Amino acid sequence: MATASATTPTIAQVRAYTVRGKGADYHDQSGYHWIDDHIATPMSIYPEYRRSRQSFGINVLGTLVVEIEADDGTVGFAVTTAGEIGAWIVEKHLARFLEGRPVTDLERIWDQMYRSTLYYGRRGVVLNAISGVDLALYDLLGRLREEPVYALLGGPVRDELQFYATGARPDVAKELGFIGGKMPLHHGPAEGEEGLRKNLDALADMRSRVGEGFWLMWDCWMSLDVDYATRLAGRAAEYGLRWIEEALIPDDYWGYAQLKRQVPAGMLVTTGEHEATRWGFRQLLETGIDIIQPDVGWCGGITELLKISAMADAHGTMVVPHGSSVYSYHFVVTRTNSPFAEFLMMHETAEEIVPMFAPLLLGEPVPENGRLRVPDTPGFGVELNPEVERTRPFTH
Ligand SMILES: C[C@H](O)[C@H](O)CC(=O)C(=O)O
Ligand SMILES: [Mg+2]
Repeated sequence: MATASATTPTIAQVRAYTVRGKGADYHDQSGYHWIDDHIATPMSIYPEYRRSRQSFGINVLGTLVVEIEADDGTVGFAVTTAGEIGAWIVEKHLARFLEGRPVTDLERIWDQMYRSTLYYGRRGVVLNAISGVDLALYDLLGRLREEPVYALLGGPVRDELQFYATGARPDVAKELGFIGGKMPLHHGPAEGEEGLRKNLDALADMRSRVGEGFWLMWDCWMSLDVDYATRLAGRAAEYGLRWIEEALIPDDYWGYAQLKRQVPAGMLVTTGEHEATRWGFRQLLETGIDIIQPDVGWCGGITELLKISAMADAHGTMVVPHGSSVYSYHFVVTRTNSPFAEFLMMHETAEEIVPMFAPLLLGEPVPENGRLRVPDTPGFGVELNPEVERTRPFTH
């Protein structure tokens, strides 16, 4: 039974597509790319998987595109990382909770998607799929109301966003106007003292290029243990490391609490891109870390991120979402505890600015001089590029 007024459009159909290469699966790059150049990971304990993350399958999922069509023909869409498995979940399981419902039923739809998948979901690809549906629903609602998503979230608290850049070249990021540069860590504990020295040498070299004051951070992509992370952070303080990100595997909440106690004063401990839902982030917030970094395309979408963010605010913790382009920007601009945003440099050598999800979206905005005024185009303000081939592997 519908809960909204008779004039509220209802959802006519939910469709899920997949796309291969680049797009929302930004690790799915071909040829040389800094993002696949000997980056430390949980798999680095196995020498044969050290050189390339694609070698262990970081790009197996691919992009999921969720389209939601209202009964007046308006279509909203969103993209995330989930590929065919996500498309199956959307078509065969989640669509039933949307079709026939008012487009305004965001909370009920989210709750039903989450509760109905608990027996095989809770995190990971199921939450990616739920996020994709939630974001597509926000896009649809914005298009129907002819408002940008940030207006649906209560409106902006600042005129423009400020960005730090993630990539191999913080020195170039500085020239491009970013407030900081986050570099991948290349060597994990299995590469011993020599690897530790190489990590520190890379940081020292980058500090000498960018000078004092410019933020430098390390993205450790779940590759370390508490002992190594503590030693690395202790020695990195000399080079002014601003934060150490995702040092440990996401399930090691106790390790994060210990690391937070052990890093040098003033160095921030951050993580959260592979965490999901208010319950996951509640555990993370209790560790006392400084910044949580949910990915809105993976943590449960905007509906869940609003809850996570309110909880973080009450803990005095900043929320600086992981990547996710427009899906993050419309959120960050509305929150006082999200003071800046991440821009992932998807250019192969991180020397030029290209849209994060290129070539999948048309109208995807990018920072200029490290700043961006979020466009006021309805929904998330982007369109699917018709030249990118997509497939609908399942129907319902
Ligand atoms: C660079 C990191 O290893 C990863 O590819 C992206 C990431 O974790 C981040 O942007 O944060
Ligand atoms: Mg990261």
